[in-house]
Amino acid sequence: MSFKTTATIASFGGKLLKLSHTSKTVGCDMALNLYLPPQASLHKVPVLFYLAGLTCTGDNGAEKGLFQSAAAEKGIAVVFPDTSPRGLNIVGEDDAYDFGSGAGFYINATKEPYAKNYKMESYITEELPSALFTSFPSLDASSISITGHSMGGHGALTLFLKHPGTYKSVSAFAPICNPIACPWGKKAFSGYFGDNIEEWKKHDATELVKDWKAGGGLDVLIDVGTGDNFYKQGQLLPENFVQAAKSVGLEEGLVVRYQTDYDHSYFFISTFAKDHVNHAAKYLFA
Ligand SMILES: N[C@@H](CCC(=O)N[C@@H](CSC=O)C(=O)NCC(=O)O)C(=O)O
Repeated sequence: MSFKTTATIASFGGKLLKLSHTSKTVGCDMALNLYLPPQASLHKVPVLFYLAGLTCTGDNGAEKGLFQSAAAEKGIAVVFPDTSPRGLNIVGEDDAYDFGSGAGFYINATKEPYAKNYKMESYITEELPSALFTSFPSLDASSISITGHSMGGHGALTLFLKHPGTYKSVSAFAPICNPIACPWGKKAFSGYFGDNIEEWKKHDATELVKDWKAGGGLDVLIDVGTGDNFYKQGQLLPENFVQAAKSVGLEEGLVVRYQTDYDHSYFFISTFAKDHVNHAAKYLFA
């Protein structure tokens, strides 16, 4: 068993496991949460990955997102990974909330000193699922969806678009939709990739959607709060994503809901968590 279980917590008839394991990809121990719904003790269950935002660990979504109720109802496991490697003693790693620790941006960095360890894209798409499917046989490796919040919404959209066929569906809460055009994204991408804007575009949902070639439409659910200060400050730019999708005729299945007064917090996420689990369920059980 490659995972250490540090806590097992009964939740909505299932179990929330607090896990840790040693990751070769990012070169450190990584903690995460795994929710196993009650159905997991009877048969294989599909899996929803929830990617959290800046400053978060795998605990935020598990403890404040309220995904477990809907996941138990539908019979879906939920994985809540960490948002970056930690404790590597890289210079500058812990200097800011929006870069380094807690801000891995779900990409593989190419610029030193981050290139060796900041490989969250490979960790999330390869090493972590592979380790989970080996250690937890009740998880159905053929049925995976992805969602996320803010930086994690950027992660969900970009990993879905970059890895066609890996995820059955995608949704996002207040995602950073166009990182190459917002302050958070510009800071992170220059630190992880350097100054080449062509490299940045490969990790930007608004750029990637223009090249979506996986066939068929694109059915994406996005929620954004109208009272979200980061939305108002231009960090999220969902309109740019919609415009890009429209430019290639992909607007039909794209649902962007502007939720009156909601902010960027887990009060917003927990209010709409059930809708995102149901969106995933439509595809996971198709
Ligand atoms: N400390 C920062 C704000 C950090 C913040 O709001 N993080 C969000 C995600 S933002 C985008 O990725 C978050 O989810 N925080 C954790 C929580 O439990 O709310 C600042 O001072 O602006």
